[in-house]
Amino acid sequence: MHKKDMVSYGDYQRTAEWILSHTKHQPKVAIICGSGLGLLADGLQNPDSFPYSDIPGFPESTVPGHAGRLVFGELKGKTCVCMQGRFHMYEGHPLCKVTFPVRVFKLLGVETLIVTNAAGSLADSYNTGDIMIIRDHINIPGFSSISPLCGPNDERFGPRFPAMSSAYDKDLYRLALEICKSLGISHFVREGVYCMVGGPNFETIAEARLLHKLGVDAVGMSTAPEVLVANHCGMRVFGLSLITNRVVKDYEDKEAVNHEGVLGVSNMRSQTLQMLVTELVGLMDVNNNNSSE
Ligand SMILES: O=P(O)(O)O[C@H]1O[C@H](CO)[C@@H](O)[C@H]1O
Ligand SMILES: Nc1nc2[nH]cnc2c(=O)[nH]1
Repeated sequence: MHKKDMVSYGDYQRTAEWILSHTKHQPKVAIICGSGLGLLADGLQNPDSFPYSDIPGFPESTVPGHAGRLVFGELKGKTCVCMQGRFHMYEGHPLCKVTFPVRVFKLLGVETLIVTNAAGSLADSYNTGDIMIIRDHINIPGFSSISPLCGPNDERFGPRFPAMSSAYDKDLYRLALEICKSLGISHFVREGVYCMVGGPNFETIAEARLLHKLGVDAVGMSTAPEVLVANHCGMRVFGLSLITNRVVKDYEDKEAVNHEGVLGVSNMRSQTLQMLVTELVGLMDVNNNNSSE
């Protein structure tokens, strides 16, 4: 690992201190908006908003559909911070930069991370527009030590060898399923396994078939690094994938995915996701115990 690709504890602290000196909000919950899902931040009350370019240490967001703003505010009376736009490996960011905000959030006092993403479906039963609650993930870059946890370990954040068998919090998972029932949206809500690939290209047919055989339900180019870092520093995590397209698995199939189509489906469903996330934040216990206050 190159030195320029490393971030020190002091770097996280400097950014956290800058934020604390610019907003009165002290968030307990952080929400990362996937492609085209920035609307999730629009429901925040009494918002304070900062372009990433104004925040010391923050990378730039370069992907259409990722506005590049950090928004603080309240959802159902709970103080949240929302990333309107995330960072991806394929933009050229080292993973310590991709996940930089998560450790900054930890220093701000955040205990719960909600990750959302746009993803293509491998599962035959899924439809475009479905919402998948993430039960677990497969981190393909991690198989070859491309992980934000590689390099010297900082024990102030977490252990050298963190367990990942409960990467997604079961209480929040169950609570979300109940909320989906009460919102009447269960007929397009799935539960499944997300797989991160590096991107930026979408899958070849052979890759799609491989992922399908591996038991992957949805594939995307994000999320796993943020979830690893959040778990490492003791946050609980809840994740949602919006199924924006079907991954083509057949050589005869002429359909081809593109980012504009992904953003179109995200926009179509973002209000429903906003409702679900708002209810979840409203009903969750922000003190990191069980799911009701
Ligand atoms: O994972 P998010 O950021 O939601 O975006 C997904 O959509 C983009 C491709 O259209 C990729 O960035 C992929 O990861
Ligand atoms: N890798 C990958 N990422 C996506 N993001 C949204 N859809 C897709 C997809 O089909 N494949």
